[in-house]
Amino acid sequence: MTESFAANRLQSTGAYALELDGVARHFGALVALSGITMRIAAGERRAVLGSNGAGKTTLFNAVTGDFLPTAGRIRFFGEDITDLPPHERIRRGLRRTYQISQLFKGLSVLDSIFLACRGVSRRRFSLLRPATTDVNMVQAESILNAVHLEALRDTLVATLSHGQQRQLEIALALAGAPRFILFDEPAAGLSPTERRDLVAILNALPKHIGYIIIEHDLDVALRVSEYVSMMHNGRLFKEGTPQEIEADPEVQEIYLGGKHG
Ligand SMILES: Nc1ncnc2c1ncn2[C@@H]1O[C@H](COP(=O)(O)OP(=O)(O)OP(=O)(O)O)[C@@H](O)[C@H]1O
Repeated sequence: MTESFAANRLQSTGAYALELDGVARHFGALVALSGITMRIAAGERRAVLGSNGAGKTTLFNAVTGDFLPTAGRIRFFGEDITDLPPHERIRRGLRRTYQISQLFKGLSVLDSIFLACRGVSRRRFSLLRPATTDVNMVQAESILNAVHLEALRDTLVATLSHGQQRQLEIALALAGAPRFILFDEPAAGLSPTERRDLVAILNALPKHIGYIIIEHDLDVALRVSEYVSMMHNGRLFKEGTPQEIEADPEVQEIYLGGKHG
C-alpha cells in the first residue's frame, strides 16, 4: 500500500465530489457504520468492497439521505448535505442505483428513461406529448446508446432479461445532470458476457461523472475503479489502488479463499 498516496489524497485541497468525516450509523445497539472518513475527488471512480453486513449499503444510505447518519458530516462538492432530504441531493447531481430493481415493469425502455429525465428536469409537470426534439427525449436517446439498449428502445421493461434491467437502472441514474453516482452491486446476477458489457458501459461514462461502486465481483470492481476502499464491521480497514488490493493477501483470503495465484 502506498501510504504517501493515501495521505496526499486526504490532504489535497482540490475539489472533492464527496467528503465524509467521522460518519456513523447505529441501529439501536448495532453499529452499522463507525468513524468513516473518506475523500473522493470529482470524477473519481471508487470501489467499496466488503463482506455481507460490512456496512456498504448503510454508507450509501447515509450519502443519499435515505437514512441520516447518527454522527459525522457529509459534503458534496464542498456543500454540507448531511441534513438535506434525498430529493435535494438529487437536485445537486447525486444519483444511486439499488440492489433490488426499482423499475416500472409496464413502461417501455425509452419511456422509462424519458420519464426519469423529465422527473429531474424543471419542466417535469408538462402533460404535453414529448416531441422528438424535446430536450428530455434527446437526452433519453443519448442515454439509451450509452447503456447499450438502443435495440430494445420500445421493449416493455417486464420482458427484459435481468441483465438488461440492470443496464436500464444505470440509464435511469444518468438522467438529468448527474455529477456522482452510487452503484449498488450492478453486476449481481449478470452472466459473464453481461459483466463484460457492464464494465464497458461504466468505463465509457463521461469522465466528469464520478462514482462509488459496491460490488461483490472483485474482477468487475477492480476493472472499473481507480481506488478501492475495503470495509469490515462498519469500518474502513484497507484502501489502495486496484493493483494493491488485488495483490493483498488478506483480500485474496476474503474474496478468493486464499486460492488466488
Ligand atoms: N434498517 C436497518 N435496521 C437495522 N439494522 C440494519 C438496517 N440496515 C442495515 N442494518 C444492519 O447494518 C449492518 C450493515 O448492513 P449493510 O446492509 O449496510 O451491509 P452491506 O455491507 O451492504 O451488506 P450486503 O453486502 O449483504 O448488502 C448489518 O448488520 C445490517 O443487518
